Amino acid sequence: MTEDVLSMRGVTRDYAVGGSFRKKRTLRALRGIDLAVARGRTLGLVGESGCGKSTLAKILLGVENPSAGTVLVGGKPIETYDRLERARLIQPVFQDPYSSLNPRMTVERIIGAPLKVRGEGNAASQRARVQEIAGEVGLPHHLVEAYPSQLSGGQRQRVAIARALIGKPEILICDEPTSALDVSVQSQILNLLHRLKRELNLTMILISHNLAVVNHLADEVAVMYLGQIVEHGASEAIFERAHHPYSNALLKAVLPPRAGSRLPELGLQADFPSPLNPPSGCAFHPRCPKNDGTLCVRVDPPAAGGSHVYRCHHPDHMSDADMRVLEPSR
Ligand SMILES: Nc1ncnc2c1ncn2[C@@H]1O[C@H](COP(=O)(O)OP(=O)(O)OP(=O)(O)O)[C@@H](O)[C@H]1O
Repeated sequence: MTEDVLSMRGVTRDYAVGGSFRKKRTLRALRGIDLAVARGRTLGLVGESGCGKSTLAKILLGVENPSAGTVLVGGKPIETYDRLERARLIQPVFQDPYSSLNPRMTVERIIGAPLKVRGEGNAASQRARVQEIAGEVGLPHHLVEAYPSQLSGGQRQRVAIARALIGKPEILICDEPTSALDVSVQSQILNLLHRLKRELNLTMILISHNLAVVNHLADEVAVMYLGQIVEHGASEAIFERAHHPYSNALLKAVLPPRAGSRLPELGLQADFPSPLNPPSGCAFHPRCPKNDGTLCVRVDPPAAGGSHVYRCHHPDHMSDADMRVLEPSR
């Protein structure tokens, strides 16, 4: 049986927004997220800006707490770990290696900081471990003496990855890890993550607007829309036969070469709705080409399917066998 390193059940996150106390409104950024990631797997998390990807990452990193629901890491509720242990278990790699590294510290100090904070080993063993991990991420030896300003974007991202990995985390959260880099360097960093994931049996959450990046790295894909996971399945299943019309709109959109972290125009009928005023029924219905005007408007589709989960009353690309399973429940 595969072990779930991460499991989320009914995770909801509300923010109180607006002016004075009496005028405050609730913005539901995450709406009942159910998700499990097995050891060694990479989960790609995709969706438009504002769908809740960063909020989910912040909950895992302990920057935010869920308003409801449970998060288990290694089978234990996340809040039972103390701050240091939690930081060791779950490490981030951010989009912009220019702002995520302290410009006044050498590469050696940056990479070794997590060991120092936890008091692991002595100065000599920490230095040796820094050299070892720097080698693993492909940083030339002499660069450990350098400062971030003396490095290229790709080298800085390697430093950020080395810092994240030095404490042997259980989960690596990569938030747009290549979108701030030159196109020529992006594939080097992707290949590095691919190799590390294989060699270290890393469990990764990869947040990206770029489906080519997700396709390159992820074993499975979760598609988010307005705080909900509307489809989750193996990468092949999503890329070849996505069931949710929103996933298919994402897949059809062609990403311009220098899109950075922006998602391209999806060619849908309406704009992304406000989470302060979410649509009734299926949250995607105002933009959906399959909106039937009745069921879709009234009923939020429950999660259906087995290993390939989707929330849609009129799923795309269903095989005859899928439809036979579906019919009795309709
Ligand atoms: N601290 C906060 N207070 C109020 N609303 C917030 C807060 N943080 C996030 N939100 C809202 O929650 C929703 C989800 O935001 P989130 O940043 O998670 O989306 P995202 O998918 O990561 O977007 P992006 O790709 O642009 O980073 C948005 O509507 C956002 O405005």
